Amino acid sequence: MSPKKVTIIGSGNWGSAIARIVGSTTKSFPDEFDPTVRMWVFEEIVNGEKLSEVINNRHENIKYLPGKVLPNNVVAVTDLVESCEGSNVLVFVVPHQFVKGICEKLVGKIPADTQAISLIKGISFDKTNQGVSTEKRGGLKLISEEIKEILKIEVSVLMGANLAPEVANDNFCEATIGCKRKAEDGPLLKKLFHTDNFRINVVEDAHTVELCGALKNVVACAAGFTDGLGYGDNTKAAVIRLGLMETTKFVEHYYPGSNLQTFFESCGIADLITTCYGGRNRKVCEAFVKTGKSMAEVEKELLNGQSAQGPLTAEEVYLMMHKTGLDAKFPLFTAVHKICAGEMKPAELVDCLRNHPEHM
Ligand SMILES: NC(=O)C1=CN([C@@H]2O[C@H](COP(=O)(O)OP(=O)(O)OC[C@H]3O[C@@H](n4cnc5c(N)ncnc54)[C@H](O)[C@@H]3O)[C@@H](O)[C@H]2O)C=CC1
Ligand SMILES: O=C(CO)COP(=O)(O)O
Repeated sequence: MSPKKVTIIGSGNWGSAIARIVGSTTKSFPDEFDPTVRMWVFEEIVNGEKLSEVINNRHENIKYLPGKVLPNNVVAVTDLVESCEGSNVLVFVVPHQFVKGICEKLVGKIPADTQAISLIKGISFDKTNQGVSTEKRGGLKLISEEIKEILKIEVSVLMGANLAPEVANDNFCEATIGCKRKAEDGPLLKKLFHTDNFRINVVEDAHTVELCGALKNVVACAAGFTDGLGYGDNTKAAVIRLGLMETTKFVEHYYPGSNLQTFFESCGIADLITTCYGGRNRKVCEAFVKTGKSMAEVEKELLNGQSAQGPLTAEEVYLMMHKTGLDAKFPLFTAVHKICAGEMKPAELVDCLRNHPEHM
């Protein structure tokens, strides 16, 4: 079998950090992988230069991962279709609001045997709510399902406690790959990501892995709010625990049959911890409370073009829960949306936690 060609679709903070890993593993396994990794770059001008040219000439993403060298076998390509042409493995890693538009541009261009893996933490809310599967779920669609539906290819997921700057520093961490066809797709995907400092477990319970990744961003917003209100670590621990309980209940309701063990993988409790202490969602939500500025303003001021996915995910989760009449069962998720939307004061969050069904 000829070596597989890999394309990374996305070049933000996480996309660039993962490019360091994928650039290295593809070079290490020449029998399995073509060493040239194409990375689709959403072109922009940074300090008067095209970002793609800076990446190709200086091997650094000066906007989204400054100060870190990208392997020279990672090649920035600005034409999306060209970046995927002939690729056997597609790594999706863009903020989730851009997935649909990206996939639609690729329709008819991706062979059915292409393997895809999504590193995207978010969900898709289908407002039309058509189709048996989304109707049952009040419009909920996983990002992997959205990609699969549009491109007709199998999609695995990779989620974990992986703050991109720390991964880019090569600090030790773990991640979980969720693969419905574990025996078929798992070994190659593990080879693509597993390194001494980025340890991969592959599990079959892919829906749970993906939902853990999406929902922890909502919990991180709650942690940011309590930080902004000046509460300490005990409150944050309660937020993490109640967030985990809501996550397990959410998964059980919308995707029944999950394996409890999956919540103990890196994608579960570990990602909740790291994001609630060190993530961007936590940071912008803390600033939202402390400054009284809008979420869009604090995101712009603090993240330099990066994106906090929690507020958007909270809205999508809320709309869907509301439609299926379940919002009262998920007071933390509901409160995060209402606070982000300006419908509830941040200080009221603790009342929601105090009256949580877990305490009844
Ligand atoms: N940054 C992190 O620490 C981690 C992020 N993730 C997840 O990975 C996904 C991607 O996150 P990041 O790489 O951090 O992205 P990011 O937050 O750095 O977002 C910026 C990226 O969005 C792109 N972009 C802006 N406008 C666009 C448009 N109209 N169309 C397409 N792309 C556009 C920019 O070019 C840039 O590549 C998210 O779902 C995030 O939750 C997962 C693990 C860690
Ligand atoms: O997913 C992440 C860590 O695993 C990153 O979280 P933030 O998007 O909140 O920075």
